Amino acid sequence: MTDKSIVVALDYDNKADALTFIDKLDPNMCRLKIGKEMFTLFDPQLVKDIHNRDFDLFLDLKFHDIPNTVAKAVAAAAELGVWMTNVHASGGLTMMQAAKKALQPYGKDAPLLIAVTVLTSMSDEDLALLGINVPAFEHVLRLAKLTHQAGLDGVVCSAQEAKLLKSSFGKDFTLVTPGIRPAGSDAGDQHRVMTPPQAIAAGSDYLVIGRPITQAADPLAALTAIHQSLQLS
Ligand SMILES: O=C(O)c1cc(=O)[nH]c(=O)n1[C@@H]1O[C@H](COP(=O)(O)O)[C@@H](O)[C@H]1O
Repeated sequence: MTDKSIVVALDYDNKADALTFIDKLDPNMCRLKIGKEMFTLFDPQLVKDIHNRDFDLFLDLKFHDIPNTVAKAVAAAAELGVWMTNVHASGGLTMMQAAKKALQPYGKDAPLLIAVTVLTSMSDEDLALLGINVPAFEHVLRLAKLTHQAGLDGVVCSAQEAKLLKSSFGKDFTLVTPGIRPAGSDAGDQHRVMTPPQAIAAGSDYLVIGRPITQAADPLAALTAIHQSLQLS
């Protein structure tokens, strides 16, 4: 685990508020993530604003489309110089292979490419409504196997599946886990949750944490408390 195993999910609808918060952070304390809301509102200029502040950025746009479209979208993310980007594993093997191939020209400067398995907001019951009649961890394992076969760097999963995936695919298969909730905090729409120390103990490489930090009365204090719970500071 490094100091930068925490990835703060910046789901702000106001750019000035987001930048005010970022300016209180040290790039050695955490990495940052922007997703569909902020990218749609503030376009690639926001990526530049964050890079100018020296943070590693996870561009979380969860691409899911035909292989040609996803390949071009992933290459566009590489052009922005982001640290990590993602696709949905349920887009299938061919789509993931096309995405991986699109990053070859970028060599060691390519972003880490990971695939979302089963969203952490989903329960076994939600999967059953989609006709997937297995426990979430089984479907996660199935999608992670496909991701591994496609040669991607790892997956987004819940920390509840981290131990199983590390033992199945080895330590170099990167596990990015949202659905992180410090003890006593509100789960909100997340279903498959774990606390930060539990997630690290289970084998998560990166903990994606949004509202428990950004919606706290003092976001910097909330981040510092999480660091302390992991004995990082
Ligand atoms: O790919 C993601 O980052 C992601 C995948 C997933 O399965 N679950 C999930 O919550 N996320 C993202 O992780 C962040 C979690 O935020 P909080 O629930 O506020 O901590 C959000 O920005 C989600 O879009």
